[in-house]
Amino acid sequence: MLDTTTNLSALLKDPSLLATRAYVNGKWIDGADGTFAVTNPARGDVLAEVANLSRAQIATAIDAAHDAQRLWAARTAKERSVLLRRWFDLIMENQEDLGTILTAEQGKPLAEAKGEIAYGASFIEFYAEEAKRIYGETIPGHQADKRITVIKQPVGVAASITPWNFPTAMITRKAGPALAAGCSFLARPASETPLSALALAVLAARAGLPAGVFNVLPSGSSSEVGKEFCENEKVRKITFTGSTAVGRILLKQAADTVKKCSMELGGNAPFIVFDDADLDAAVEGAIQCKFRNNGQTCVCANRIYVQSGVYDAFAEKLKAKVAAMTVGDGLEEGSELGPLITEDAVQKVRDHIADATAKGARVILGGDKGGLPGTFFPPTIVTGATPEMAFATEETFGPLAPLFRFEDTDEVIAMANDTIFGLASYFYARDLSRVYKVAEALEYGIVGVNTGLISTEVAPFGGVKQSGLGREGSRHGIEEFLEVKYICMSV
Ligand SMILES: NC(=O)C1=CN([C@@H]2O[C@H](COP(=O)(O)OP(=O)(O)OC[C@H]3O[C@@H](n4cnc5c(N)ncnc54)[C@H](OP(=O)(O)O)[C@@H]3O)[C@@H](O)[C@H]2O)C=CC1
Ligand SMILES: O=C(O)CCCC(=O)O
Repeated sequence: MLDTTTNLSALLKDPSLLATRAYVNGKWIDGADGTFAVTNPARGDVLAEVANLSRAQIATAIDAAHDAQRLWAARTAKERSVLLRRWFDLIMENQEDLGTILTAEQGKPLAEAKGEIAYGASFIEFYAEEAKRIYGETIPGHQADKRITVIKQPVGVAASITPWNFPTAMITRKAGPALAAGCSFLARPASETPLSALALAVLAARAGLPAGVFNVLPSGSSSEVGKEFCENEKVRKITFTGSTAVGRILLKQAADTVKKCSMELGGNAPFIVFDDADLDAAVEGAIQCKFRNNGQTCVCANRIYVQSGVYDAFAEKLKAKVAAMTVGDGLEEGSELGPLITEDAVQKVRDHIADATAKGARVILGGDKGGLPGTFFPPTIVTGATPEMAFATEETFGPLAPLFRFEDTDEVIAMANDTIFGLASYFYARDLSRVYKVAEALEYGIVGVNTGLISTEVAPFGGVKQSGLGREGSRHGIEEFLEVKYICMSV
């Protein structure tokens, strides 16, 4: 770790954004299970001690959210919209401070953290607008006296569990549509990154969101919270982002109370470069896609497939650009790649490199810590990657770019689809007929064509196969928080 400590509140223009108690039913409360420490992954120092809620406190919060939901749903869409818009404005007004809090607890460089704040806020803005467009239908009756109407109503209490890699955006992407739909919302942030979530709660309170409508429940024991969310009958919706392993646990647990579930789970994104691609654009796209958040996103390229004719040129160009990237403390000017979140995350990158080199891959950049402290790890590129290597089937979730060689389209489509995952995929090509065919053949919820960045609030984000259930963002995202009711009337 770096030999520095972080006086986080001194770095903030508005230190009151640094909240450490839980936000439940409009009140800031202490945890019955004491506190847990939140650290800066770049420096290793403790940033704050945060309230550790007990399972009983989670149950009490669910009761409050249940009561608040009925009143919230009874408001007009426009009233909900106005409050969400106010929350959005406050988030953007405090972008700098929120970015600083995010970098301190998560590690990503400040510019990237501020980008996440804007991205996260965009979901609140989008769904503030969408709240007013929850339209129903009328259907021609099946008998002469029948009139059929379809209305949409909020599911009820929605509970979220979110990861540390996007501490703000993964909450707002769920809370925005939930609140717009008329659900109340319980956020259980990752134990590594609760401060960004609590800062959102400070601003939700300032925006005037009623007590119990938006709650933030930090807890050191995610499995206990998960059980309470899943087993409590008052929770009607579970929305999760994280690993496929945990998603499976939550789906099983939620089965007994038959809850509506949406799951944004692991990915294993292929990034394909065909020989007719604009190679410089492909290199740019690969860097944006692979090294965003230092490789720690579920849509980061995990396997880079390059056609034989351009393989060596692509590897050289990529190496030259990546070698120039600066690894450093996200709070320091100029850092492009921060630390990894934990020692375990570093170990996984090392394991994947060791496995690959033992099976014949060659490291052309990085490969070991090279004197970097703590959980910093240099961006690494390996050539000669093959399907037998661990990263072919498992998400590395770190700054390792393996380059696979391929000869023809059918071969690369087969390799790209040979995974249990199906979240994001990318390819670079210019031939129009190839572009259509490959986009259709990739078994993924998201396909980036000649771009390495696909995330936006206006598009439906989500995966197929074991990458998840449901979509977030766009008009589709709000449907996850709505039930359809059909009213049959005899006239
Ligand atoms: N799709 C995505 O965006 C993400 C994918 N991943 C993948 O998962 C791997 C492991 O990362 P990790 O952070 O451990 O991901 P996890 O899936 O373990 O964690 C995600 C969230 O789930 C919580 N959680 C963990 N176990 C349970 C449980 N039994 N019941 C309820 N909630 C639970 C975590 O809490 P707590 O913080 O307390 O552990 C965290 O809030 C990564 O290397 C990556 O491959 C990880 C994060 C995001
Ligand atoms: O890794 C994740 O789950 C977060 C997705 C980031 C994005 O929305 O682009």
